[in-house]
Formats: sequence, C-alpha cells, structure tokens
Amino acid sequence: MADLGPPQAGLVVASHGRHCLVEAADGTRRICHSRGKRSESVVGDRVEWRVTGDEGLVSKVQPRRNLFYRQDEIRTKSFAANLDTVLVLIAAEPEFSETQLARALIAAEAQHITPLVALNKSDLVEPFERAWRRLLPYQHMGYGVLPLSLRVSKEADRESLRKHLQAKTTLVLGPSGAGKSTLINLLVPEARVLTGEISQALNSGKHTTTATTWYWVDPERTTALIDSPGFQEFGLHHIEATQLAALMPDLKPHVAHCRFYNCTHMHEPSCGVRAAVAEEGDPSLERIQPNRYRIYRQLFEELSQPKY
Ligand SMILES: Nc1nc2c(ncn2[C@@H]2O[C@H](COP(=O)(O)OP(=O)(O)OP(=O)(O)O)[C@@H](O)[C@H]2O)c(=O)[nH]1
Ligand SMILES: [Zn+2]
Repeated sequence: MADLGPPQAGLVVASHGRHCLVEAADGTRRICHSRGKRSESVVGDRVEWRVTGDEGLVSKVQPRRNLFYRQDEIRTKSFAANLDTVLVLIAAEPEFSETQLARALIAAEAQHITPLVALNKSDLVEPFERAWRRLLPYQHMGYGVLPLSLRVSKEADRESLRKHLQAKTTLVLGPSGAGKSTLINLLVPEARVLTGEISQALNSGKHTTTATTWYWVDPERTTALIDSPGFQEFGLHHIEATQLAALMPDLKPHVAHCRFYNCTHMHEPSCGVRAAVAEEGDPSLERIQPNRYRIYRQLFEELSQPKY
C-alpha cells in the first residue's frame, strides 16, 4: 500500500458506494475511499483525508451541523450534510403531491434546515394559478414560495434564485418533470459535463449517474447547489409520531390549547388542533386546512406502526 500523506481538510462533493470525490482546499478533486466497508461520508461532509498514491483515504468525518435524510421501514438514505436550505422544486405541471411536499418540509424542520419552495412553469397560466392557490397555506405558515418560469424567463429566474441562494449550501429536491435539471443547468452551465466526469470517475469508466452531486454556483466557491434524486417515497420513519405536530408550523401553535399534555390530536376531547381545523371549503388561512390535518393523520398512523 502506498504511503499516507499528511492529513488535509476536504469537502465531499459526490459519493457513490464506497467511493467519494473529495475537493481539497485548492479546488482539486480526488477519489477517496473510506476506512470502513461502506462509505460513511455524505455529500457536504467536511472531512480529513490523506493522499495514498493517486487516490485518497478519508480518515475522519468532521461533526455535522445537520444531516438531511429520509428513512423507510428498512433503509436510511442520507441526502447531504451541513445544509442551509432545502429547495423543493415543484411545478404547475405535472401536478405536485402535497403529501410529498409536506414530508420534505417536515424532514427539513426536524433538522432545523430552512426550506424554500419554488413553483415552476408560471407560463402555464391556469395550472399555475391552481398550484399557487394550493401553496397559499404554506406561504401563510411562513415558508418562502418562489414563482419560476425556468424555460421562459431565464435571466429573471437566475437573478431571483441567486439572490435567495447567495452564500448558502442548498439541496435541490423535486419530483421528476418539475424542472430540476433545467434549474441546475441555468445556475451551473457546466453541470452536465461535470456530472459526466464525476460519474465516470466514481464508477471507474462506467457511465451511470451518481446519486448526489455538489456544484459551485460562483467562482469564489461560496454558493453551492446539491442535486439529489429521491423525492418519491420520502419515508419519515426517523421521526416520532408524537413529534409531528411540532414540525408542522400550522398545527404547532394550537397544541398549547389541548387539554392533555400528551394529546395525539387524533381523537382526544378538547383538542386544540382538531378545534382549529377549518370546515371543508373554508379557505380561511387562520385555521388549519383540512388537507393538512389529513396529512397529519396519515403520517401519524404511518409513524405509529410498530418498528422492526
Ligand atoms: N412550460 C414550461 N416547461 C418547463 C419549464 N421549465 C422546464 N420545463 C420543461 O419541463 C420538462 C422537465 O424539465 P427537466 O428540467 O428535465 O425536469 P427534471 O425535474 O430534471 O425531470 P427529470 O429529468 O425527469 O428528473 C422539460 O420538458 C422542460 O423543458 C417552464 O418554465 N415552463
Ligand atoms: Zn390535541
């Protein structure tokens, strides 16, 4: 085995199985292995690594500020670490799933990461208006909702995105067809080439797509975007059912009015949350929208299933 170089600081910019791509302080990148069988580092990790021949060895992962992940009954999938923002990109078409959106927002809240919702395809006027209306409760509960038309108003969107993402590390999530590739390519014109190079390097020649990739938006390397697949089946099994209401900003203030301190808001009498749910068809944003309470119930039941 080649000699180990001195420890250096690095940033994980892509990962695939047991390999990851680490960027050194001078911007050069190198394939690294981890000590363990499975790579323990995720994109966004600050690591200590050492040169071994023409590759590298990750010797330490620095403590994380946060880790954004999803978990189904069996598997945990880490998206990225040390994030400032999760940008959930949805579109007027295809129609977005409110449940998926809610899940992503809850996962972000659980890790104290600020979510930002972007609604693309404002050029599709009618579907856009419909989708925008569906997002009003989210705006009202304090989430930023950004209108975009990525294919049409390129310059304007680039500027508004830059303003929101400036000097931050942002994970971009979104269902297929919402315009994620269009967004990444708008902010990082060389993304396609970079992705090709990275996946080639990590798969030793085979051209398969890498799971999660870090891109710098500016030459100064202060603003970063992380592209990650996996918006579907967004499991929240790492979250306790009893924690849910506190992670939903429209439910949270009403918990204080429940008679029982351990109220589940499912069936108890004198429940502040249930009392605050709006009648079907009542658009009042001061109350909890019936859809949001339905999502709460559905998730509560899902997370209350016995764990194996
Ligand atoms: N009308 C309209 N279409 C758009 C806009 N932005 C992107 N699209 C189109 O939406 C489709 C999906 O865009 P992509 O960027 O490929 O979406 P994606 O989210 O990366 O989708 P996957 O590759 O399936 O993951 C493409 O046909 C785009 O041209 C927009 O602002 N308006
Ligand atoms: Zn209650």
